[in-house]
Amino acid sequence: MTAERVSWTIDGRPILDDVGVLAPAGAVTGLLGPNGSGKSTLLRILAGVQQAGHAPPSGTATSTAFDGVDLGGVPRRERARVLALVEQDAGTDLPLSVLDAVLLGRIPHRSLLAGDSDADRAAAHAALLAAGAEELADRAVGTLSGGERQRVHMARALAQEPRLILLDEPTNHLDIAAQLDAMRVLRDLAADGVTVVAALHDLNLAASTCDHLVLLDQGRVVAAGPVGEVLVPEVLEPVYGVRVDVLTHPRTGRPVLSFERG
Ligand SMILES: Nc1ncnc2c1ncn2[C@@H]1O[C@H](COP(=O)(O)OP(=O)(O)OP(=O)(O)O)[C@@H](O)[C@H]1O
Repeated sequence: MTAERVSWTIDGRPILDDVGVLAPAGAVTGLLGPNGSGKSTLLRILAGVQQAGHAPPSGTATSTAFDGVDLGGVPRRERARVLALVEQDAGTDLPLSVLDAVLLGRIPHRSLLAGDSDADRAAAHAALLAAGAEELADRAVGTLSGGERQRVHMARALAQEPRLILLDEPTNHLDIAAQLDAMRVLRDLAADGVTVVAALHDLNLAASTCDHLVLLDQGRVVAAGPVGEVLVPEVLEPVYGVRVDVLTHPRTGRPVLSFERG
């Protein structure tokens, strides 16, 4: 997936300024950056979800392409067959069971008048299993804890069987075991050729899981590349305003970061 020249202003304030992103297929790309750096906004623009009244400044030529196709020009339903967005804290007031919520992910794949097929239900159950939420299938979504709800949102996106999945802080409500399980799901998707882009705050989770990183600061890309090139003190310290030490994990060889307030 590539995005070029993504700019966005709100009330004249630049939120994203000429951002370019390359997210390789079959890889997990981590989208990093401090609070307010523009990660959620970028994911929503990449997914084609835009809030009314927040127009990009004139004169910019934003383009987002996946598999050589300009996603901006693809009708919504068709786009939903290609990409899934897992938003941060996406609540729902709908009185839905978890299984029905996950079955919503199948809608782009069936004809408009058709109900759920056996194949749809099988895909929904497989997605619930992969997201560690199968025991929640009959619960009402509104009664779930934050972490349970997050697993259900992941399951809904998996049921969509996307080739591009965009996730906003997919682990923020999860306990440590569930965080690792969620990142394993993303790795498995990437191994199947899916393009995965996840906004993450936990730099160590990014270090242990991602192949490729994009670091935003104040709406601009300040670094992008392999994990070992981005997660280095000279890149991170000016952005986060903390002292960073980088160690090497004894088994995986991946970076392990330690932070101190300078
Ligand atoms: N609807 C809005 N109205 C005004 N400002 C907004 C709106 N949506 C986002 N912003 C501002 O845009 C900037 C980027 O927000 P965004 O949510 O994209 O950042 P983020 O990197 O995802 O942050 P966080 O890590 O805190 O979730 C922030 O300064 C935010 O306050």
